[in-house]
Amino acid sequence: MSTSGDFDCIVIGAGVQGSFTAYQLAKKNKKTLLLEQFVLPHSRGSSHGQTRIIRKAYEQNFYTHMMEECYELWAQLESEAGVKLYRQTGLLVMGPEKSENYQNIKDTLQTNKVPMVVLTHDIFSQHIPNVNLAKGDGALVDTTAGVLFADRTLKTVQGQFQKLGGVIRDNEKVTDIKPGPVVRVSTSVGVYHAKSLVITAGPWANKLLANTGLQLPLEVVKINVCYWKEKVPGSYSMKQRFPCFVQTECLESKVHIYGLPSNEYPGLMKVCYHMGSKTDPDQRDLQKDRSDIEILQHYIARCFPGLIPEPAIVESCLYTLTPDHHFVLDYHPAYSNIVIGAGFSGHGFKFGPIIGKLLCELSLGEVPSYDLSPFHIRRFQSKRNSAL
Ligand SMILES: Cc1cc2nc3c(=O)[nH]c(=O)nc-3n(C[C@H](O)[C@H](O)[C@H](O)COP(=O)(O)OP(=O)(O)OC[C@H]3O[C@@H](n4cnc5c(N)ncnc54)[C@H](O)[C@@H]3O)c2cc1C
Ligand SMILES: O=C(O)[C@@H]1CCCC=N1
Repeated sequence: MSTSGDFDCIVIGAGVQGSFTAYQLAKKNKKTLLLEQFVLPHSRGSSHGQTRIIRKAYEQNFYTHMMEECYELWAQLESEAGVKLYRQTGLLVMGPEKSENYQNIKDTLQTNKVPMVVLTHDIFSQHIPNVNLAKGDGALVDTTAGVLFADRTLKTVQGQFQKLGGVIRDNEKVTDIKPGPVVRVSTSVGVYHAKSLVITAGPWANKLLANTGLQLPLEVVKINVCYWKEKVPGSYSMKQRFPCFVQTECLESKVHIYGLPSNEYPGLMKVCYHMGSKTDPDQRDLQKDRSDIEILQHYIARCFPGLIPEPAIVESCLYTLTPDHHFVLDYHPAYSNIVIGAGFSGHGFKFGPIIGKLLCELSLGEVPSYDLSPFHIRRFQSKRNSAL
C-alpha cells in the first residue's frame, strides 16, 4: 500500500456537501483532497439526479435566513463557472390553512420579507391550472423558489475545485481513520495525512464514524423518485412556468408530498413522498417497499387531474434522517480537527454552498458565519441511538 501525501484538509464524500466544502477550502488556498468511494458521477447516494427544489419557504427562520446568502453563493458559482444552475419557477405551498405547518411557513416568509403571493380559492385556478386545491387548504407561492440542476451542480463545483488545484480521488473508499493532531486516512488505494478532516459521507456517515468511536442517531431511508405522465404533454412543464410545489399535509398523508415541473423527462412530472423505508445504503436495491406510491396515486388522482396516476418511471435516492430533521454541522465531540456534516434529512441540496462555507470555517477553526446551535451533536444527548 502506498503512502500518498500530506494535505491541509481531507474531505470524505464527493456528494453535494463534500464537493462544496472542498471547493471552499481550495478557494482559501488550502491543499485539499476530496475522496469518493465510487467512480464519479454516481447514483448510489443522495445528490444524483437532474433536479432539486430551492426555496426560502421554511417553517424555521434559521433556514430562511441562511438561504438569503445561499442564493448569492449559487449566483456567484454560476457566474464564476459560466453555467446555469438555477431556474426560478416559484414554489406553490398548499396545506390546511389553519395547520401549524402551513401557518409557520407563511409567518416565516412574512417575517423575513420574502416575496410571496397568497392565492385564495376564488383566484387559485386562474394562476395554477390543472391543480385542485382542497377545501380548507391555504395556498401561497414563494416566488424566489425554483429548480436547481443537481448533476450539473456537482460537475461544476468539482470542476471549479480542480481548477483551484484541488485533488479528487474517486473509486477510492476510505477504510480507516486514525484521529490525532495529524489525521491518518486509509483508503482502498493508499494512506493520506492531513491537519483536519471533514466527513460528509451522506448515508454512510455512521459506517465511517464507527472508526472514530462515534455513532449518531441517523436513519437511512430509500426514496422512490416517481415521475408521472402528463395527459396533455407540457401542461405541468417548466417551459409553461408551472411551479414546484409542496403539500404540507392532506387527506392521504401527514407527510409532505412535493413535486417539480416536467423538464428532465419531457412529458413527465416528478412527484415524491417525503419519506421512505429504512435501508442499508449498501443494500438499497433490496428495499422494495412501495406503500408510498399508493399514497401518491390517490393524491395525484384527486389533486393533479392532468397526470396519469400510475408512475411512468421510478428511480431511487437516499435520505439520511436525524430525529428532528435538522442537519448535523459540528466538530467531532472528541476530536476538534474532525468536522462532521451529516443528516441532511432530504432537504440539504439547496444549502450546499452555505454548508460548504460553514464546514470550511469549522475545519479552519474560524467562528462560523451562523449560529450552529440547531445543528450541534449535543442536542441528541438524550436520544437512545446516540453513543456520544
Ligand atoms: C429523492 C430526493 C429528493 C430530494 N429533493 C431535495 C430538494 O428538492 N431540495 C433539497 O434542497 N434537497 C433535496 N434532497 C436532499 C439532498 O439531495 C441531500 O440532502 C443531499 O444530496 C445530501 O448530500 P450529501 O453530500 O450529504 O450526501 P451524498 O450525496 O450521499 O454524498 C456522500 C458521498 O460520500 C461518499 N462516501 C461515503 N462513504 C465513503 C467512504 N467510506 N469513502 C469514500 N467516499 C464515501 C458517497 O459515495 C457519496 O458520494 C433530496 C434528496 C433525495 C434523495
Ligand atoms: O427540500 C425541498 O425543498 C424538498 C421539498 C420538500 C420536502 C423535501 N425536499
